[in-house]
Amino acid sequence: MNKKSIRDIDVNGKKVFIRVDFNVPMDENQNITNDKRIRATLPTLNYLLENNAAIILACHVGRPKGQRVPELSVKPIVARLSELLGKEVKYAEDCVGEAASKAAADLKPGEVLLLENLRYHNEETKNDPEFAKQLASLADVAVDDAFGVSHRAHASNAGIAQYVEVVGGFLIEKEIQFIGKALSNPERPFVAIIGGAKVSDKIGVISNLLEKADAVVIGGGMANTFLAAQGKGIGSSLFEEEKLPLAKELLAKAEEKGVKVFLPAEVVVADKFAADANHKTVSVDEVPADWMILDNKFSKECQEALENAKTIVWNGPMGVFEFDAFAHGTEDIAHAVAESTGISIVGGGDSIAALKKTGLSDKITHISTGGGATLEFLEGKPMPGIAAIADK
Ligand SMILES: Nc1ncnc2c1ncn2[C@@H]1O[C@H](COP(=O)(O)OP(=O)(O)O)[C@@H](O)[C@H]1O
Ligand SMILES: O=C(OP(=O)(O)O)[C@H](O)COP(=O)(O)O
Repeated sequence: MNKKSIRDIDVNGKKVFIRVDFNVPMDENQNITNDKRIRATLPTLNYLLENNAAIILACHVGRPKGQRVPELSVKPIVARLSELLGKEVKYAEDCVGEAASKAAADLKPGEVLLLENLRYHNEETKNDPEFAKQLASLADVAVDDAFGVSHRAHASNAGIAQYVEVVGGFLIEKEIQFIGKALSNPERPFVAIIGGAKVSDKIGVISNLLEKADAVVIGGGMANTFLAAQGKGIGSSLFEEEKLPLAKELLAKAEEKGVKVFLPAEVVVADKFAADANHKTVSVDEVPADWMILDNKFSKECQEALENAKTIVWNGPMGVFEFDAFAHGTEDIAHAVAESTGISIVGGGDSIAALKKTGLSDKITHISTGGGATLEFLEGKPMPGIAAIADK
């Protein structure tokens, strides 16, 4: 990477602001269900501690949209990070203002501080210059190690570079190197799998995937809008009506380009969104009007396409895997990906958790901390979080 990294700067005795992606999945009691995104930053954090830096960490959890939503506090992360580092992690109840500046000023070399959720302030996602300046003022240097948000132009990973030099951490460096190498000229057949719930966020990348991939598997919440575009009834399933025309366009584009699109052959429908919902498996043409699709089953042809692929990129679970009854579609796809002999990249906070549940993580070539970020990296467009890192 032709970007400056923490190896290129002197951090001894300095206060170092680090943007990390600690947006980890949590259950309803705020227990962290997968801590891979925290563990993945340990090489950077340990290096900085060994080199006598004072570490000020900033991250987001979920999308609180400027509100102090207690369920989206970083507090559970403070405790987990402290266990992982084997030392106290201090906590500031806000990421800007007096609480943050006092905690940062008091911080000594070798100490670690985690600031409260950046997205408790709308200024973060709006990339507000004044907010970015306040974050920058907490430290002497800034590090970006948040690959999972590098497709966002937010104050903490983009705007901040106007006020302090930003260098890359070891995680972002590793992600860019691996994904860049694997996906710049992917070995074929190249199959992309896209699922999950962030439909309006991620549907746009499918257009580009159709330019690059030999086949695209569409599942999870994402599939419903496509099934509706094919004129099928989807009951009360998660669905983005305003994306219907785009889904139709994408299906037409796939046909024109000769790219195979695999949509679910059968679906598991439920009478409510709950672990104990009544459920049954039906054909995609027989979804009852007031039931919702919570899991997908794909054809044998789709499984074989995955097993024969030489490159696979996967973001987004195929169903609501958090509930055991709706985890089978994700498990089946995970098995097919694990059977393939080429390169496989699986990314995204929930996708990592889903994969871990299947016990197949060690059969995947690269588990990325970024889901949407990996997909946008594949598009080849400049990414704001990476562009903000100083050139060498
Ligand atoms: N059919 C569906 N209906 C509603 N939610 C779904 C469906 N399929 C998958 N999901 C949800 O998608 C979420 C993950 O989506 P997303 O955030 O896009 O993935 P990632 O974090 O891996 O990038 C999971 O919490 C899962 O329960
Ligand atoms: O979880 C994340 O992305 P992902 O769901 O694509 O893996 C990142 O933390 C980015 O979060 P955002 O999509 O709310 O900006």
